[in-house]
Amino acid sequence: MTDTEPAPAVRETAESIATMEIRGAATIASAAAEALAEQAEAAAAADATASDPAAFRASMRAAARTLRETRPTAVSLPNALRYVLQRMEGDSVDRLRLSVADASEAFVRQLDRAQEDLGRVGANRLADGDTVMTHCHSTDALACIEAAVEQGKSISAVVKETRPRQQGHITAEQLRDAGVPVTLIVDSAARRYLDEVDHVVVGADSIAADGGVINKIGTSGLAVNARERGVPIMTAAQTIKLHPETLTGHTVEIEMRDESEVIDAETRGEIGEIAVENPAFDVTPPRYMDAIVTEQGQFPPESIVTLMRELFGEGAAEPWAEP
Ligand SMILES: O=P(O)(O)OC[C@H]1O[C@H](OP(=O)(O)O)[C@H](O)[C@@H]1O
Repeated sequence: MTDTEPAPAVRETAESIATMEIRGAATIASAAAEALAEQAEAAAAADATASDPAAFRASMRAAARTLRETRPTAVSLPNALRYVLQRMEGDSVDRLRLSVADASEAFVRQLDRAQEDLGRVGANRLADGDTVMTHCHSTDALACIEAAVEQGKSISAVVKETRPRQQGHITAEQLRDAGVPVTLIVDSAARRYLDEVDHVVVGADSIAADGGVINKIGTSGLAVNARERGVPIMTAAQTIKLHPETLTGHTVEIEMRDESEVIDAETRGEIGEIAVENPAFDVTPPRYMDAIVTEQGQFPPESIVTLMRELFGEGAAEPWAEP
């Protein structure tokens, strides 16, 4: 490891996030915070950084940049890096290392607590006997359904498989394990099944200042259909999903993933010159979303900007940037 080269543990985490072995906005955030603690540990032991606080800090910024560059859409990732780096303090490497370890632990603890609190808030929107429809796999959305079940409500679920990676299967298995009767459907069957559904519950990778919800591709079409069928839809999103850069008018980058997630190599050979695109996320305009459920309560999407200003001020720092 040179003074700015990330530790192997950081490179492994970055690789796992990029390949989606580690995925889901909240899970990515805790993995990133933990990777920074591992970087601090490694930098405190490496010749180039062990006795040089400035070099130690530079190595932490470099590690954060490596993690930041893995996937562009879920803001929980830069928000996690910000949380830890902004709490890095001390004039010795040992103090710096300790402050990073403490911040990383505190961040992961807060994330877990926030999800529990959010689950209880979201569960209040669900009634005994409800059928919910889900899209993709969101631990925040699942927390709401599981909390409703824990409150003694009987809930069943229609689960969209969510092409191309079929993360709906993970949701289906987790709900089944929580005792929720599950029906798995293909994405294009969603409108047909909305007539049998009382509530749509989705997660979010980022929430924009105007209340736009950035979530797995297909969410916006589902939301429009839900509105047309008169089915309420909520997004479960811890405040770590609020995107501070959108407070100053920036848009959220939508990740374009490889076509191999959509077609296999044989099909590619057969279809020749046909272009394939694979956007991972879309934006649901606030008018199609009934509520954003956070650990700090539930909000009409248009009012989320007030909470964002309270939490972030007018914008976002980039503590990983070169000074
Ligand atoms: O934080 P939690 O609620 O677990 O997940 C939030 C969102 O993260 C996922 O993205 P991906 O699977 O990483 O592309 C899904 O879009 C999901 O709704």
